[in-house]
Amino acid sequence: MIKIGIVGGTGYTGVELLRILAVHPDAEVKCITSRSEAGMPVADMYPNLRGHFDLAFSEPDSAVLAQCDLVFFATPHGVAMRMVPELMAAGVRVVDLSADFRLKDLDVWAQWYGMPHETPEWAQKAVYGLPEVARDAIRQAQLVANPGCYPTAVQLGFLPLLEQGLVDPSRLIADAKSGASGAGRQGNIGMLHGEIGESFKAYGASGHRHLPEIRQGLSLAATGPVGVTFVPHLVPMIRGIEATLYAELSEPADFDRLQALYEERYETEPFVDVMPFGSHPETRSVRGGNQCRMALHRQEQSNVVIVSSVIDNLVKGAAGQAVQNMNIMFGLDETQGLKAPALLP
Ligand SMILES: NC(=O)C1=CN([C@@H]2O[C@H](COP(=O)(O)OP(=O)(O)OC[C@H]3O[C@@H](n4cnc5c(N)ncnc54)[C@H](OP(=O)(O)O)[C@@H]3O)[C@@H](O)[C@H]2O)C=CC1
Ligand SMILES: CC(=O)N[C@@H](CCC(=O)OP(=O)(O)O)C(=O)O
Repeated sequence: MIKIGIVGGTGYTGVELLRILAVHPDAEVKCITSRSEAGMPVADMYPNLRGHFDLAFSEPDSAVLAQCDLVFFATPHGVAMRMVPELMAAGVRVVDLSADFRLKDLDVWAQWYGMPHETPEWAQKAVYGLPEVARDAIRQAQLVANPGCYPTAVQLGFLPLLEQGLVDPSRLIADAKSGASGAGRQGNIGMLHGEIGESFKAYGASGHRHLPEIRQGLSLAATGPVGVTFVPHLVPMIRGIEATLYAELSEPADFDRLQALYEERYETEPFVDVMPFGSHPETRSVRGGNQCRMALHRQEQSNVVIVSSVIDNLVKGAAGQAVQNMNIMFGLDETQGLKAPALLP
């Protein structure tokens, strides 16, 4: 059994980790932290977990976490970077769900996250944990930076086109929409039902912290600089991200070939589903599941490839991908604990 610690257990990604790990045959949660709820039994706070965990939240304590085999950080930005060095020294493996170790350019990181990076050496050593790109490196990694939710949906949708150099990399567009759980569980007037229900808006249109992360991943795929316009939107639902992606073909291409390219690229990927050409993947088809579903489209007389990509932001966009990374790191079946299909309706 892999001994698991979770730092930040009262947030949405923390409870999603617990939901997935509750039925994972090879993992046992030993420690789950919350400063505000220390002492409270997990099942009192989250009744869906009654009968699954006989565990109470505790204050974060590095000495206790150091006894685990793997620690997940489900904390706001800036927490993991301060606690990770001690865990690394103790030989613990870490999957960080925050953005602390996702970017390699730490000036860019500081600009977007509003503080200097405190452990630059670990930011360089961390492996960016998108399994569809970095499976071999993840296997060996002591520290995995779990990708952001929007970056997961956007990168998976664009990758085959960029890897094959089929599109103009300077004119990519990602028009993405997220449910409200993407903003976490902290009290925030702007996220009240009365504020976001019956309404729909773009935000961060002049720049969002996921833009440099998306750019970093796509430029590796394209082996050169990319230009991306990324606009996130908040939609009045709880879970789910839909990203509609646009890329201009460099030369005319046969769309049957493009469909075949996507199917081949993801043929062996357990969590990427390329749907038939012209399908419209729905967020509810991935709700609670670790899949990314996508479909290609073309409009008449156009040389633009349109890709619609959907994930559950809390699963493939966070906790599910984190457990997928754990499975890879520990040499387990990658789908362990993640086999359940999505909830529909
Ligand atoms: N929500 C989503 O869809 C996604 C979120 N993420 C990222 O995952 C991380 C967690 O997100 P989410 O679950 O939504 O966040 P929440 O705001 O819902 O929860 C944050 C958790 O961290 C704990 N925490 C806060 N500050 C500290 C601290 N200084 N030290 C230790 N623990 C702390 C909180 O508990 P307490 O204050 O009681 O200690 C709480 O349990 C974030 O970095 C987020 O950006 C990534 C992908 C998707
Ligand atoms: C709807 C909403 O507010 N979404 C969040 C992104 C989700 C998230 O937590 O971002 P990470 O994956 O980088 O941690 C936002 O726009 O900041």
